[in-house]
Amino acid sequence: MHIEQLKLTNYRNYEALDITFDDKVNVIIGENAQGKTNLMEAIYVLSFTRSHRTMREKELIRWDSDYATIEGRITKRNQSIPLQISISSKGKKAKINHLEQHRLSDYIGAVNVVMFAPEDLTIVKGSPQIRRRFMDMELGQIQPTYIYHLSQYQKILKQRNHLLKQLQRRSSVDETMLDVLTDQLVEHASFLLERRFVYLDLLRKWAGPIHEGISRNLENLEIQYDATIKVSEEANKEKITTIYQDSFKNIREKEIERGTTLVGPHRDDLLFFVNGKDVQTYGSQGQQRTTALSIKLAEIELIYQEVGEYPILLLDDVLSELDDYRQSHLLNTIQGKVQTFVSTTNVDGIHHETLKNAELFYVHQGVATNTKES
Ligand SMILES: Nc1ncnc2c1ncn2[C@@H]1O[C@H](COP(=O)(O)OP(=O)(O)OP(=O)(O)O)[C@@H](O)[C@H]1O
Repeated sequence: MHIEQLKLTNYRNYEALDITFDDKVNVIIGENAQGKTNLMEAIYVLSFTRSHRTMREKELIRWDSDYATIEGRITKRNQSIPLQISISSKGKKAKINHLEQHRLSDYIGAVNVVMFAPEDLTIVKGSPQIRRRFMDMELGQIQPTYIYHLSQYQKILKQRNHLLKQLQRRSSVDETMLDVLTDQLVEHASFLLERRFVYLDLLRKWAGPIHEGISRNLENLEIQYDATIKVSEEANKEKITTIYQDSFKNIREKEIERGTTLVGPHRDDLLFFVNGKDVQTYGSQGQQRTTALSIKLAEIELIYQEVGEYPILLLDDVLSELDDYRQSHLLNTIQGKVQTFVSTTNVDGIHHETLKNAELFYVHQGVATNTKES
C-alpha cells in the first residue's frame, strides 16, 4: 500500500499543504524545526488516529486555529481510498471513503504504517511501558479486536485499582465487587496475552534472521516475554484464564495491602538478548540500535504476512544515524517494495543508493516544495 496524496489543513505549522508522493522513496529535507517531523507525524496519525509524540491532541492543531484536518488518498489492493482525520475541541473524527467510523477499531488498519524515529531506539533501553506500547500499537493495527480488548482491559483495571485502594483504606468492605471486576479483567487479560504470544512468535521469526544479517552473522537475537504470571507461550486462552484466576486468588491479600493490581499484561515486559546477554544492560549503543532496527524491519514483514500488503515506512531522522552497512541492509530489505519516507537535515548522511531514485521535498516553515515541481 502507499499514500498518493496528503492534504493538511491547520496541522501543526502547516496551514495548507497539498502534496503528491512517489510510491517508492520520498526524502523530506529541511533545517531544524521546519516541519519534517510534523509531516511524518501527520501520516502516522492518518494510520493510528493518534500521534507518536503526544497524547494531547490539541497540540496537533495550528496555534491560531480551532481545528485541524489530515486527508490522505491511499492505494490499497489497487484501490484508491480517501481517508480523513479531523481534530477539534469537540473531539476527533475518522472517515474512510467519506464515511465516519464511530469506533476507532473500525478505522485503525485502513492504512498500515511503521515508524522508526529516534525515540524508537529507546525500545530496548527505555522503560517497560515503551515496550508494552510498542506491542499494543503494532498488534492493534493488524488486529482491530485487540484494540477493543485493550481499551476494555484498561477501563476495568482503573476501576479495580480504585476499588483496591478503597479496600486498602478499609473505606469499602465490598469484596464481591472485587470478584466481579477480577473475572472481567481476566477475560480481557487472557485475550491480550494470548495475542501477544502469537505476535511474538512471528516477530521472532522475522527479527532473528534480520538481526543476523545486519550484524554480519556475528549476533544472534533472542526475544523473551517477561510475564507477571508463570505461563508457557504455548498456552491457549483457556489455560491462560485459569492461571490468571489462580494467581489473583493467591495474591488477593497482597493486592489489597498494596492497593493496586499486581499481575496482568499492563505489568509485563519484553526482554532482548544478543548472544545470550541482556542488551538493555550489557548491549553497546550499536547493538541496541541494531536490535531496534531489526524489530522495525521485522514489523514490515509481519504486517505483509498478516495484511497481504507492505506498510508505509517512516524513517524520521534516523537514517543518517545508521552507518552505510546498516543503511544498505535496510535498503535491501525494502527493495523498492515499501513506500518509504526519510526525513533529514542533510542529505550528505544518506546513502547515495537511497537518493538515486528518490523524490526530494524541501520543507521550510511549514511549506513543502517538491524539487520536480519547483
Ligand atoms: N500546533 C502548532 N502550531 C503551529 N506550529 C507548531 C505547532 N506545533 C509545532 N509547531 C512548530 O513546528 C516546528 C517543529 O516542526 P518539526 O517538529 O516537524 O521539526 P523538524 O523539521 O522535524 O525539525 P528537527 O530536525 O529539529 O527535528 C516548530 O517550529 C514548532 O514551533
